[in-house]
Amino acid sequence: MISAYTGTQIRETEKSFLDNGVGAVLMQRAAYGLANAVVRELRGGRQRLYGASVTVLAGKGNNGGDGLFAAAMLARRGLRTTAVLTAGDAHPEGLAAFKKAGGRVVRLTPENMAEATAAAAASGVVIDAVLGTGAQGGLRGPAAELVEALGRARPGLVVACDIPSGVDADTGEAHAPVLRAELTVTFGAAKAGLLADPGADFAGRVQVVPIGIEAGLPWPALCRFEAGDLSALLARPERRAHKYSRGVLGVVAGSSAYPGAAVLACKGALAAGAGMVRYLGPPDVADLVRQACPEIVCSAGTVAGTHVQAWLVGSGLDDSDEQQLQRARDAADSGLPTIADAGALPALPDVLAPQVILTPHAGELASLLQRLGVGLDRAAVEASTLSAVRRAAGLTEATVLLKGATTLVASPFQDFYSQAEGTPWMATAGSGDVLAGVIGALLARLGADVGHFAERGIDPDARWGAIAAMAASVHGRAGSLASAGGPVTASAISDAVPEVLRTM
Ligand SMILES: NC(=O)C1=CN([C@@H]2O[C@H](COP(=O)(O)OP(=O)(O)OC[C@H]3O[C@@H](n4cnc5c(N)ncnc54)[C@H](OP(=O)(O)O)[C@@H]3O)[C@@H](O)[C@H]2O)[C@@H](O)CC1
Ligand SMILES: [K+]
Repeated sequence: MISAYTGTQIRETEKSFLDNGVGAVLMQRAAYGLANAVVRELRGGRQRLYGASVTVLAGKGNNGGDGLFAAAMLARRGLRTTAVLTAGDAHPEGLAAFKKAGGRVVRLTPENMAEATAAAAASGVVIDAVLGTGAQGGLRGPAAELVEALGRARPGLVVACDIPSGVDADTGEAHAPVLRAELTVTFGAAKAGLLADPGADFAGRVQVVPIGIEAGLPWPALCRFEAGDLSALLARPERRAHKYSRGVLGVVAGSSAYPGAAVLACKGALAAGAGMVRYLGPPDVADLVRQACPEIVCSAGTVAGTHVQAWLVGSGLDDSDEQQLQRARDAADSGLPTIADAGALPALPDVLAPQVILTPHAGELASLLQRLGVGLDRAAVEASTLSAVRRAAGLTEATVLLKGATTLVASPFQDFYSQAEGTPWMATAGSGDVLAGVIGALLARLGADVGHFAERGIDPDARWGAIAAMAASVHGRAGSLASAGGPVTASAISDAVPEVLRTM
């Protein structure tokens, strides 16, 4: 599992080391990890190290210190290094080491702005070490001007030191201008802002360099499941399993206008291993569901009269179909775990419960927050995804999964997950219905199994968020597998889910 922390958590952890006088040692480890990462990138791109050019943009704090020490190490390996000091001042020991290694120093002024920009744009690698976890807001003054111009000039490989300057380490909010990195080398542990959009957009690949503070880190602010976690959490059926023990999911989805959503949600649930799916809805949609998936038991019954372990409601619902909306409300009120998607979101009460998982995209989350009296529009949600999803979970008391390039999950108990295994090709109609189906299957199978999570180190209260994150990961992996770098349909994503589960 990748554990991510706020800048404050990291600084507090470092404090005891600084008090013990080992701050310089931590900085050397950070710089060494950064320099090595640059070397690996150059070698990976089959470039010669000797004579390759590197420009470090160095601010006046410790982030600049990391960058200068790393550049000094690179200079000693024969790279042509330039340091652009964006604040005039610089970390004294870092600057001394850099000069001693033979690096060239440019103190940024309005007069040499054009020259410094051109030099940075022409170099093979740019290290962004202007601001790190000690930043207050975004880049200002000459540093901002330089980064803006450099962004337009499309420099070579950009490597961010700890975090792209201008990205908030706690929230992932980006204060423009931010230089988009291909790689972020981050120290001690990942920062939460690197795993939430838009910060994740600017960070590129994230590499964590251990510096010796790890044992002192607190409970993470944000987690990301990796393949090994999924293998442990996605238990295979027991030898004497039967369809009821594998989880029965009730589905309230689809309408005459959007019958396909019901089919895709049901397909997603079957693909993710539901023991049985019971569909409730209009006869014309039920006919289509039966034709597409003969395994599914369809009826026009009520929620109370249907025996299931979890509910999936909302995909493709029509806001004029009062009978379906009432079923969705009954399911959310049943006390059973419920995934509520799309059409159900506006129909449910404002305050729900942790076992209800809401799955809005940014626009739907903005509408949800507006109904709850928070004046955020879609752009504001996209600019601050982690804060928005945290707020929604707090206000609704439900678990909220925000769909996007990075999927975020927040529970009302303040557990946060981030998954990003998907591909932009998955932004296609019906993809969310399949995700709802996968969540539904996992809820039906694992929702009641408190011991399963406790044995694997997950607090029982945190299991709703964990299930949503597991499903997002499976869905993202299935999409990437089916896409293989090209267009993909929602049906193909669903078809790839069993293969993903097999490899887990
Ligand atoms: N602590 C450790 O042991 C280790 C720390 N490590 C490294 O240190 C980094 C944190 O370093 P840091 O705390 O010095 O802060 P940093 O991010 O460099 O910037 C703050 C400086 O910039 C200034 N400033 C602030 N906002 C600004 C703005 N918007 N625009 C312009 N200037 C602004 C502010 O000055 P002020 O304005 O307060 O006078 C201050 O001087 C961390 O990310 C990691 O890379 C690693 O080496 C491991 C060991
Ligand atoms: K930085």
